[in-house]
Amino acid sequence: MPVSHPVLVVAAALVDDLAAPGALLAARRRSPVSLAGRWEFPGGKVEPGESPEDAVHREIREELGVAMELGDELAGPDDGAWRLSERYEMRLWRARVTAGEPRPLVEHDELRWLPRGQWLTVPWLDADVRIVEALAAATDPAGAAPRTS
Ligand SMILES: Nc1nc2c([nH]c(=O)n2[C@H]2C[C@H](O)[C@@H](COP(=O)(O)OP(=O)(O)OP(=O)(O)O)O2)c(=O)[nH]1
Repeated sequence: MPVSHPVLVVAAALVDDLAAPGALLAARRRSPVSLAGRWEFPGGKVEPGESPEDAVHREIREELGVAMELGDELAGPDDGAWRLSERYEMRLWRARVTAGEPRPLVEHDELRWLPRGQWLTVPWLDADVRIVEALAAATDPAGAAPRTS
């Protein structure tokens, strides 16, 4: 059997300020049961015929009800992407809300703006931990500071 290419997931690292990120938006999944209660970057799968950039705008509009502008991509080690599992890989862009207030409309039951220095204080999906660490390190080493308690 040929090895199938992983499914591409696109997501946004929404920050309050693209030039000097302080707060990062984390979203808590409500489903499936295996992932419920864990935190992630809002986003989802690219649909056939859709560009990754169009897909991330669509997913954020559907999931959070806001418009956004994309900043730089946080390139991962797997041909520029982040391998999440055997099945999925993800591309992630820094982004900023340009219209609306994010609300957990579909996939999530809670949203939280994590202040800089506290980006790792929620239980992210396993595959996301190294990505949050890389985002924090690329943004400002203070963002990766561990819990002090
Ligand atoms: N959106 C998103 N998915 C992630 C992240 N980290 C991670 O492992 N995943 C996994 C969880 C899912 O198994 C997989 C696909 O994401 P998804 O379920 O959000 O995609 P989707 O909204 O298009 O899903 P669906 O409703 O079509 O089923 O990627 C992340 O930070 N954001």
